[in-house]
Amino acid sequence: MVFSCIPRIQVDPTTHGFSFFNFYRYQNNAEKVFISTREGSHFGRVDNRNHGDGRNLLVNPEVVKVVVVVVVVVAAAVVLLLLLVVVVVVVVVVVVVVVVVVVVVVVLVWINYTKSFRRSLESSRVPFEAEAGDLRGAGLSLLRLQSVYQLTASDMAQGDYLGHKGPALSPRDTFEIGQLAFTESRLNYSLEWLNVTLTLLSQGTATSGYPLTPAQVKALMGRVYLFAGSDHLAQSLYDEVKFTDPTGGDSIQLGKELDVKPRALLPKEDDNFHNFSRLCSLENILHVPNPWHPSMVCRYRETSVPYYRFKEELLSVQPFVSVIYNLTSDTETNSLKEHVKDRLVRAKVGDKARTYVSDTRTGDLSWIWDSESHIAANLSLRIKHVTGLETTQDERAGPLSTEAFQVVNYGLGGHYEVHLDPFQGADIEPVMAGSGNRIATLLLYLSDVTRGGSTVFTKAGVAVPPIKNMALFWYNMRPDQELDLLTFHAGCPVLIGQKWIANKWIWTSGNTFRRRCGLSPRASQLDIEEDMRNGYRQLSDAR
Ligand SMILES: O=C(O)CCC(=O)C(=O)O
Ligand SMILES: [Fe+2]
Repeated sequence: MVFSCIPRIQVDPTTHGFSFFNFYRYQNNAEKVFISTREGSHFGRVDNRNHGDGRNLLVNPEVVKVVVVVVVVVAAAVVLLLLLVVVVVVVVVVVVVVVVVVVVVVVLVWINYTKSFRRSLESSRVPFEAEAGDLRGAGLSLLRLQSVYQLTASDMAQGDYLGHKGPALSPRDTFEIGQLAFTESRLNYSLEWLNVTLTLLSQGTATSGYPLTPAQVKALMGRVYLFAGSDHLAQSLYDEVKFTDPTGGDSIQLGKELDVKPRALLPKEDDNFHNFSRLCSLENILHVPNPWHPSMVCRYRETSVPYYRFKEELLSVQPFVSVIYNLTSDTETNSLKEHVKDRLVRAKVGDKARTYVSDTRTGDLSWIWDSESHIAANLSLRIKHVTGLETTQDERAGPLSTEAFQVVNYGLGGHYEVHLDPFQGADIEPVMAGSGNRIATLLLYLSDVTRGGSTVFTKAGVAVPPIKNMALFWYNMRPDQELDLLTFHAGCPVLIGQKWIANKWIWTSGNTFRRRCGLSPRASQLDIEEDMRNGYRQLSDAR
């Protein structure tokens, strides 16, 4: 029997059984490893004869191979399993992230959609100058539109505004407008609206849950006739309603007033209003004859920057009023509107001591200082170049030369009654203290207006329908620095659409030497410009 060397592994008696780990442990520990072989023996068989010092195992290499293979397979399976787990975890994480991202995107898109939907609703709705519930304001707007643009109550009730479609009115609406016109002493309008109400009732038009009878309408008509001095008409209406509805509506009041005979009310409108209404109804810019410089009606307005010039159209010489085309771009005007759209507040009138909401000015406004918008700052600079007037707003450099841009939005019926821009008395705001007064106005149109909304100069006879990006420029002070009373102007009510403007008021401060006073006390702005040109010529001739 020949023994050849085959590995024999002594297994530690304390170890129970054979394991892959023991195998390697003992192989690496020289003292504890027997190397022996047995001819003919099969690898892996236990040699019982060598059990003297413990349980010696004869390890068959095949077994080792199998064990190694098994171990490798198991290890590989474990690794694969781990990999699988990792892959599953990664997939789950990716799916969760994708789902979250999709949900967030959907939510953001939805929020944006609802916001832009709301915005588009807001821009498409025809906003009354009055807030919801302020029926008086809405009614006054309609009466203003009716009188300025000579509309009939019956057309308006059908929603017909000079051919443009508006909302149709119910008998309740027309009755309330009739009532309002009565309280505003607009007796003719009141009768017109009450007659329309009777017609609508006779046609069976719904009163939208508001019980309104012809007798109630007639009782109010009786009162209107009485105040208009038509006692006999008032009496005959009373005779009619005291049988049909003796206690309804204004019946009792009419009965009392017929006994007292109140003094007739005088119509409210004056000549000034007719001029205003006529100018507001003009569709085109009214050119005022310019006897001094006919060739200068249309000219290029040179700026203080060479080759930088704008098309200017002169509308009046005394007072000096002109329009400058394309002073701004759509991007700039849209940005000004966007800047203020969430902070507009109802415009007020008044003085330093008290400002209040008034029917003389109906619109929403906000201010933009140059420091808060580079577009505003650029525009101020452009206005300086174009007008030749200082427009700085640096408080450290002394009193300000301009106010912030005053951005105004007018809705349906929104208007500004006839007024002058400069402050009178001691009304000047502290922020402009020491700046003098508003010597010039540059009014920038930030939108077109479908119908109405012109700026009119009632004394100068100038009407300017809004054109987006056009600027209207005028001097409020004569060259001798006196307030120019020919600059009385107004914003006509908006009939269809919306109107956006930005006012830029230029003050005396910084402009004392920029706005020259001319050679004669009554010099016009054009005279001054000519004097300056001649002066420069003489100066350059002399050189
Ligand atoms: O809206 C207009 O056209 C005129 C506005 C105006 O005169 C003003 O805001 O002072
Ligand atoms: Fe004004």
